[in-house]
Amino acid sequence: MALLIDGKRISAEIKDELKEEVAQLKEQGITGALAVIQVGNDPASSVYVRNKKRACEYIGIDSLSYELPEETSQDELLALIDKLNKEEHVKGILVQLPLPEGIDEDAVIRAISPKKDVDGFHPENVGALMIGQKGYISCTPAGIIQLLKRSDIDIEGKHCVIVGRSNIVGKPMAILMLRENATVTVTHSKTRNLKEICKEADILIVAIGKKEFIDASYVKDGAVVIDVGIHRDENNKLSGDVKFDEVEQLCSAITPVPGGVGPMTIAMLMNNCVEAMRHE
Ligand SMILES: Nc1nc2c(c(=O)[nH]1)N[C@@H](CN(C=O)c1ccc(C(=O)N[C@@H](CCC(=O)O)C(=O)O)cc1)CN2
Ligand SMILES: [Mg+2]
Repeated sequence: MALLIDGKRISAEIKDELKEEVAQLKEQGITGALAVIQVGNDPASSVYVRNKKRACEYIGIDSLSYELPEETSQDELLALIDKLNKEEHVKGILVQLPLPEGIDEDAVIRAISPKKDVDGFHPENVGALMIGQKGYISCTPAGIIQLLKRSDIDIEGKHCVIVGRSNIVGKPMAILMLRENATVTVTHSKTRNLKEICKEADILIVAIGKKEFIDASYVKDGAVVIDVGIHRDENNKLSGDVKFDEVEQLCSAITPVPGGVGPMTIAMLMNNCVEAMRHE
């Protein structure tokens, strides 16, 4: 039987640790707020934003909520970010992605002060990660490292195959796995012989956004499989990029969807917020 990597439990454990840390910071007079900006009302984004605000409340940091209409212009959004960059009590700023069409995501991410970029998306933080310097690390890949470590899964020397090369998951994931001394292969939609390469993975991390794309024929016996995908069907049932029922039969450990990687994204966001509070 494969080990079910329980992201819900591990994220709860991390949030409990952070809650204690925040209480200690408060005793030293250190407080702070996370500003959460959502433009438009994409239903999935609304769920994530709500969960982020709940997590703030749970660990004891203030959250400031900015729910902007779909028609918000880029200039209006940039002006809000500029204002929040200057507010001392605001230690973290996050703009929920994706943004409506017509707003340049890169320009928005660049506008956030790197010191408040708790998502770890600003080029300065991405660059710091690349060369092993301090900075905020993108929450989903950071959460995957925690899932592996807290499940006692060794990374060093393992062949990690990443399927997907996004700026938010695939690319930072590769750097983080390198930092843990894995041997890393990054694959994508143009990769030839994808199946053969995936079959060589000791740790297979799938973030391609294609529902149940990875079936048992892509997975080596005993591999560890991390599923970053989230797909919702017409009955609101969630599934991932991996055919869970098939793959769990032959792998040694696997993350479920829901309850695997997703909750870790929010736990690591909270971790970055606490780091932001400590910086003052
Ligand atoms: N500014 C950001 N935008 C986006 C990020 C991000 O890190 N920062 N990541 C994703 C969405 N995301 C966080 O924002 C996120 C996705 C999924 C989950 C999660 O807990 N999923 C649950 C299922 C919840 C549900 O939909 O019912 C699970 O997998 O168990 C949390 C956060 C894109 N945008
Ligand atoms: Mg995040």
